[in-house]
Amino acid sequence: MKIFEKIITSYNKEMPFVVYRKPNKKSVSALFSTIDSLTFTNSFTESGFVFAPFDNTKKAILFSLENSEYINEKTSLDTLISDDKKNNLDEKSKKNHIKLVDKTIKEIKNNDLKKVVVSREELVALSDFNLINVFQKLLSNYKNAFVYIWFHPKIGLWLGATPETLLEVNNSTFKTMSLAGTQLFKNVNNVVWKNKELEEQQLVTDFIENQLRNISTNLTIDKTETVKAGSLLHLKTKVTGKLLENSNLKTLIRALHPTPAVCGLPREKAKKFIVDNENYKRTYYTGFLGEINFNPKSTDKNSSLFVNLRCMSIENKTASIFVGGGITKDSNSKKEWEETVAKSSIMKRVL
Ligand SMILES: C=C(O[C@H]1C=CC=C(C(=O)O)[C@@H]1O)C(=O)O
Repeated sequence: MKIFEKIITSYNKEMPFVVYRKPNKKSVSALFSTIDSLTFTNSFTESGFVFAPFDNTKKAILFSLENSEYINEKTSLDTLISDDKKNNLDEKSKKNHIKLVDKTIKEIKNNDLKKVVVSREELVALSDFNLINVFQKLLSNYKNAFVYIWFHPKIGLWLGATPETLLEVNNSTFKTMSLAGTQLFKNVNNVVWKNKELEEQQLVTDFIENQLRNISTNLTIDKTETVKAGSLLHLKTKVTGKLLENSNLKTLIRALHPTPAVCGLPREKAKKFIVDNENYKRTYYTGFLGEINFNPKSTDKNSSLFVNLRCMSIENKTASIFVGGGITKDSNSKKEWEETVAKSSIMKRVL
């Protein structure tokens, strides 16, 4: 494929690029930047691809369509991966994460916090890393995810396969989702969910509804369903609506990001707790990424943004995998640790 050759050339030349496949789509798209400076957007009015951090006070990086070569190609590959999960049981990480979750539960019980998503970074040493091979494995094994490689020489190399849509905007209509609650997939889709997970996900749905009420009309909340994401199952509720005339993409992004699926409730308090207590800096994990204001086939201004989950950054032959989970008063710290182990295996399997 031409795209794969161009990825290697751009990466070797240290030129920025992004290559991605939308959920359940057969074609791969890419933007190869013709400039190597860092450019940002705060207005979300340009056309291009954004890569935004968790911290919603910081600007999003923009690869503008104007300064990029856009390519779209059909894929036909099936690179299946073996199921031997190389789980290096790291006792120190386990102790630290359990301690963090216990502290979070205590804080929720003693203060007015309802939910906080806490996370950790897992380092994996890479002996023979092949970017294209890893990307092909992500593409063929996570077909209903948004799969990507994003690179900028001044920021680094990121890869992921996220199950969570932040926003799909088609002119003035939009779609979003409330995604939370996790259990292992054991060959059954029709599973029973415990109250803890149902509540944890309902908090996200209620937040989304509240945030969108004043900036949209025709707000519709679908029935909650169980969805599969790799070896995991989540609870998902689709939300659709129409933007009011004085609202735009930026209004929508500001209203939603970060949702309680990756931050917590109340939002500002949860964010402060995360920044003060997690043992590393999230940077782009739980941020968002995707196309803004373009449609290669028409003059429509479409945007599709995804939450940066099930992702990793690669630097100096080490992968940093980022994983977290929603904590409420009913959480159990050992189970939360196990949930992060299951989530990190989604990236480990392709390395
Ligand atoms: C924060 C993550 O997942 C979120 C999305 C789905 C389910 C989640 C959960 O069950 O806690 C999280 O809210 C992650 O994968 O790192």
